[in-house]
Amino acid sequence: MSSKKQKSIRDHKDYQSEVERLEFTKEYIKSVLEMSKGNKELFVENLKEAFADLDTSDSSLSYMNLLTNAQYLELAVSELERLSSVIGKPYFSRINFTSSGDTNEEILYIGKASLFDRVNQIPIIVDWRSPIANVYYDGRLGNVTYEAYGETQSGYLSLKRQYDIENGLLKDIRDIDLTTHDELLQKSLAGKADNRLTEIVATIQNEQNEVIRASLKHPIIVQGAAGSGKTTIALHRISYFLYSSGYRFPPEKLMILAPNKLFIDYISAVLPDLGVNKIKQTTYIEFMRNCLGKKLTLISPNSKLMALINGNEKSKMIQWVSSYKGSLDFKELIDHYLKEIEYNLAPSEDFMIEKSRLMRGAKLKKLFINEFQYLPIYKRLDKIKNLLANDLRLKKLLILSKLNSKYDDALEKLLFSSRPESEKRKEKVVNFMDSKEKRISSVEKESKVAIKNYMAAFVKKDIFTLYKELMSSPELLQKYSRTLSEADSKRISNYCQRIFAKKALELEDLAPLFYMKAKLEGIEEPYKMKSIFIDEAQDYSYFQFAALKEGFETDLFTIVGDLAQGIHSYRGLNSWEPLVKDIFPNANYQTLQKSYRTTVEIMQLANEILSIMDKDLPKVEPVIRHGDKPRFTKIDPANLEQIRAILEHDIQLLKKEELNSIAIIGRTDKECTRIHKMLENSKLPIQLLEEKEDMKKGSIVILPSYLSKGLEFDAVLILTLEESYREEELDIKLLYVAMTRPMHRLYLYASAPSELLLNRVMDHGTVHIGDNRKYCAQKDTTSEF
Ligand SMILES: Nc1ncnc2c1ncn2[C@@H]1O[C@H](COP(=O)(O)OP(=O)(O)OP(=O)(O)O)[C@@H](O)[C@H]1O
Repeated sequence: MSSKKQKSIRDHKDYQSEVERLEFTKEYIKSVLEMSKGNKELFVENLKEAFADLDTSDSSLSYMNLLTNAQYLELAVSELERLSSVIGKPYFSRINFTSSGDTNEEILYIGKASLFDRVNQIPIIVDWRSPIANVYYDGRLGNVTYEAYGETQSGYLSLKRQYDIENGLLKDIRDIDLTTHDELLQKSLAGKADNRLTEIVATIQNEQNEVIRASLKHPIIVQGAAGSGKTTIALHRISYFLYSSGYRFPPEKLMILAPNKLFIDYISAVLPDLGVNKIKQTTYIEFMRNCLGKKLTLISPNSKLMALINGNEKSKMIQWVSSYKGSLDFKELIDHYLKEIEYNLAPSEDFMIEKSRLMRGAKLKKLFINEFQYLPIYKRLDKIKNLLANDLRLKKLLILSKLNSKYDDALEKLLFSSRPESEKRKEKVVNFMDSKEKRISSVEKESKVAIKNYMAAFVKKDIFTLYKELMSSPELLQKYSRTLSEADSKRISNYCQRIFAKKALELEDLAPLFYMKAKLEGIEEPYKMKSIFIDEAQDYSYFQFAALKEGFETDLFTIVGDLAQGIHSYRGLNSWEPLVKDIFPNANYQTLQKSYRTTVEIMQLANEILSIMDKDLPKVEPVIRHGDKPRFTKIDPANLEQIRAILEHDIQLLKKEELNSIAIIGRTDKECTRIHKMLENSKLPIQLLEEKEDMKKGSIVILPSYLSKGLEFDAVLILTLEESYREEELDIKLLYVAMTRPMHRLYLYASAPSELLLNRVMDHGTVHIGDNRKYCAQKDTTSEF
């Protein structure tokens, strides 16, 4: 820190008291940590004793003792972890607040974990997720309100103060008014990307705060521009959720669905910081693979995307079928199919034992269709089976006793009505006894197999078999659909048959399979999530959302995405409206138009590229942070050596500026392989990134545009060797995604500006033309436009 700044912080009127407060807080944390360590040791000892007691006696008291000590130990450990992680920076801000009707001004320090005075319970640090902390994010100085436990509280906010604390030392104090509000944000945005997302609790903006704290009892759908903080705030919302509603269910019941493994790696570092590391983090495909419980061979969605990028007749077909399979029309078709399966499985025969009817078929049918409707269809059969078993157990005795008394009565009548010595009478009695024995034995015998025999009529077909039967048959498709023409049905079934012949499925088949599993078998408990967070939601189809909602039987979804980055929009999602209208009618819908990632200059170019597309997409507003204009350098694709020299030179300069996280983005996998080959012998630490890989620290990564989605780098170099971007929606979106990845620098390389669609925006002066003469000893390829 400069001496000028040192001086200015010491000049602050409260400097001394703030330093003392910080020292007091650190000391207090240390004493609590000491106590927790002591507690931990004590509980470990107690646990050992409780275990020993269990060996000698199995009284429930020693078992309770064991459980209690295990719980205390867990609490002590989590307290230790929580406080150890914040001791270097116990809080980041402070508010002075006077509740309405009160004269006492409260001074509240806000941090990532709460801490209370053990004696008087006065807060020493208030958690950023607590209701009162909302005032810091939401309120201007003056009269403010906040919600706590369903009630609106009001008061007067007289001070908002931010701190820079590093390694336990106070580095800066800023009192927030309208003019200084942005300083901390600017400082944090000017930082460097480290291939990892970070927490932003100190600088959450008002519009973001609204998303984080939006009602947890309702779904929320957020359309947010590139870099508007969607991923970051989705993670902060999880943290808020666990703090405010965590008692409702354990973190294992919360799930983040991320687009790929790379992305999970990218977000994973921030999760412990936010105290949410125990939640399930997975990709849609991985989740489905586990939940559907079968080894699935999937046609790679990326190879499909590649086929679409390369665009030919086949790709039109792929696009059409994918979009149909993601539609709510297709869901309706599956619903009709399931209805028929349900009706075919509904019992209609009477349940009989010997000659007695135990339950009418009509009654069983009613139970199956109406009463047990809340259960998945196959589970209803299990229920019917149990019901019949119970009924049989009770009624069997009744049948037997009825039989006994019927024969006994008849025998008695016979004995009274005829002469004892008559041969005929003797014969009749013997026949009676025989018949009685036969019928009783028949009841006994039949009751052993009656249920098995009755249930044998209901075959629970495997969902994969059912699905394949449906999709391979144009007749069935036609039968259950209201919208498909005969020709369409044929096209779909031909397409599916080709895939099934390879013993494979495609991503679009997972939603209907999951949906059918939910309706027929039910989703098993370990996979039944209670709250779901979906990032890059623009890449999901309507059917995917509907299937997830019905399968989990909850609408507690946090859905964040950006239609402008919808490179998988062929699957169906082109607007949020049907999602809100037809699938999540209770949802709150919010938009975030401000972008925090990149500079004004880079965002301006990205916006212009986006507007080439004839779509009504809102312009992104960058947070005012200036940087270099994006730079275009003309290259000669025939001269790979020269291109390598240019890239090496630029990367060295970026590194000198400590812009260390650098990506080279190519249009497709193929183009990236070419780039990698070209740079193979370079001295730079190059990594050709694959979807399942982690980014190696310090390496320059080469990755295709579609894979860069969601990620962020200090600098991005977009390079075209053999593949140019065409003026089509998919290519424009891919280019837009790539252009919105850098925080600080964007360099573009191509044989001509038109290869990167820059010819369409060149006149606007948003791109700086790089001088590449210095690299061109043999050939002059200076760019001129
Ligand atoms: N309030 C904030 N304070 C500081 N940094 C912020 C804030 N909001 C967002 N950022 C930063 O902006 C960058 C972009 O955030 P994030 O990746 O969450 O955006 P996104 O909307 O998911 O982007 P994209 O759709 O392009 O993937 C991150 O570096 C994040 O830390």
